[in-house]
Amino acid sequence: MTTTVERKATNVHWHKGDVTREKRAEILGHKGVTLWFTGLSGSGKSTVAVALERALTARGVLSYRLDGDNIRLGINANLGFSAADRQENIRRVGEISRLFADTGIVVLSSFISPYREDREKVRKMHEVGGLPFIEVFVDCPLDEAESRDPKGLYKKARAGEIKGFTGIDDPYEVPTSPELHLHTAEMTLEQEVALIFSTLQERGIIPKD
Ligand SMILES: Nc1ncnc2c1ncn2[C@@H]1O[C@H](COP(=O)(O)OS(=O)(=O)O)[C@@H](OP(=O)(O)O)[C@H]1O
Ligand SMILES: Nc1ncnc2c1ncn2[C@@H]1O[C@H](COP(=O)(O)OP(=O)(O)O)[C@@H](O)[C@H]1O
Repeated sequence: MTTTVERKATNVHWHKGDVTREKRAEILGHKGVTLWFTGLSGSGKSTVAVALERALTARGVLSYRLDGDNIRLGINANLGFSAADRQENIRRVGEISRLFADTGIVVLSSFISPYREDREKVRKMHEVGGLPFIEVFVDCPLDEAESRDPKGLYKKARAGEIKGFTGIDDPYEVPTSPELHLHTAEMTLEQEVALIFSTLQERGIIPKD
């Protein structure tokens, strides 16, 4: 098992068990995967993940949401929004996603994850472990996200009350080849959920109806 940071601990060795990923998938009736929702604040990452979680649950598929705000209230409470802290945030949640996906869960990870390199590292850590990883670009023009402003954060950023806000005075690097591209200013939530659902079915991750 590999990691994406230099490991400080020495004399540690991977301990292999004898229950396989395939056996866990057999118990659940579907495979594990990480769906990685990336996009600006207000683009719709959480809204899509919540609706998808509801649809998956209704069909008996075990899913779990990891959401930027929630994770930052707990395990990543010691991280802020500097480039280094965002990088560590994504590294940790990438590792958590990978572990959950390995259990067989459909993981719905919603993080701005503004840096391409950090997202690519998360993709890599899944790929080396033989786990499916689906990057979902939740794409919404900045002016539309700003007009939605569900938490009033753009208003605060424009007023200078929040410094280093993504899209205002902090970067967002758009994905170059995401598996899925949702244009949330043009698509309905139902269309977005249906597209992701059918992708999971076509890839053999969850059963067809
Ligand atoms: N400076 C700054 N920039 C961007 N976002 C900010 C900032 N300060 C607070 N928030 C709130 O934190 C949420 C983003 O957390 P993430 O963990 O997804 O960010 S990151 O991936 O590490 O960039 C983000 O949630 P979403 O709006 O759901 O994206 C905001 O609610
Ligand atoms: N097609 C759509 N898909 C997702 N969200 C949409 C869509 N159209 C409008 N919205 C609205 O945009 C806002 C997105 O907010 P949120 O999901 O919190 O974004 P994020 O998690 O990316 O910060 C919500 O108020 C949601 O109702």
